[in-house]
Amino acid sequence: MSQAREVLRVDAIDAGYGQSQVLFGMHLAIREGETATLLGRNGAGKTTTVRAILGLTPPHKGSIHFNGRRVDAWPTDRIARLGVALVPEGRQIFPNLSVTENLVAFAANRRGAKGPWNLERVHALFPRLKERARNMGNQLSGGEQQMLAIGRALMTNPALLILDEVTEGLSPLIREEIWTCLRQLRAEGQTALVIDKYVERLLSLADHHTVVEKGRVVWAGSSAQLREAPDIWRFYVGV
Ligand SMILES: Nc1ncnc2c1ncn2[C@@H]1O[C@H](COP(=O)(O)OP(=O)(O)OP(=O)(O)O)[C@@H](O)[C@H]1O
Repeated sequence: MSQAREVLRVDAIDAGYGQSQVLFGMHLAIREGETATLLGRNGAGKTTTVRAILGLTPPHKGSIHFNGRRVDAWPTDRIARLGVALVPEGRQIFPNLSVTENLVAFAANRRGAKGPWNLERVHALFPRLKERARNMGNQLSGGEQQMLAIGRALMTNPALLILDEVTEGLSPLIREEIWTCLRQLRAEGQTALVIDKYVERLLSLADHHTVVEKGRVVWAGSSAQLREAPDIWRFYVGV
């Protein structure tokens, strides 16, 4: 894995909202095919980091490179076109489009990925979406909406898939389906950044973890290292 090229490098960024600074020298790097996590308590700055990566809250210091290109001064649409797909908190699917319409609305393969995502592959990953193909977005359960949001992001064939608290508010059973999906995506070589509070689950799902507290990295390491440092995750993640 250490030979793989770097997809994302966030280097010493400061960012915030108006006068309020949230990130202080935030940094992380993700290599191709890796699943990385951002961990930390509520308000630690995880979503702000994601917003900075996407150019929604541009950093005022530091740099962000995506596949070797410096992108931190780029507008969001240009960054997205490089292949960054976000599944945000709160799903945000189209309620008045059918499941299939939601999936095909953003289908794209700008990077010319081999074996690109299509309806068939998304249906194989989430069989429920096949059963629900003709249902409207607003007729889906919370878990199905979340699967649809992930499926829709995959249909853009992203170089980096970012999942921000996608299991929030889901039942344990549905959460398990999401973890299974993440495991499968990792096995297929999808590069991903996952933000979630179920650290114990993420230990077996992710390669690398970055723990954030008050906008700063307080710990970073592999799953094996994090497993050996339960105090870190108990303290910083509050579980
Ligand atoms: N749009 C905004 N305007 C002003 N302050 C904000 C905004 N969004 C977030 N903040 C503040 O920035 C800090 C970091 O928030 P952020 O959402 O990045 O944290 P987080 O780690 O993702 O936590 P959570 O799980 O609660 O979303 C918090 O103090 C929050 O109140």
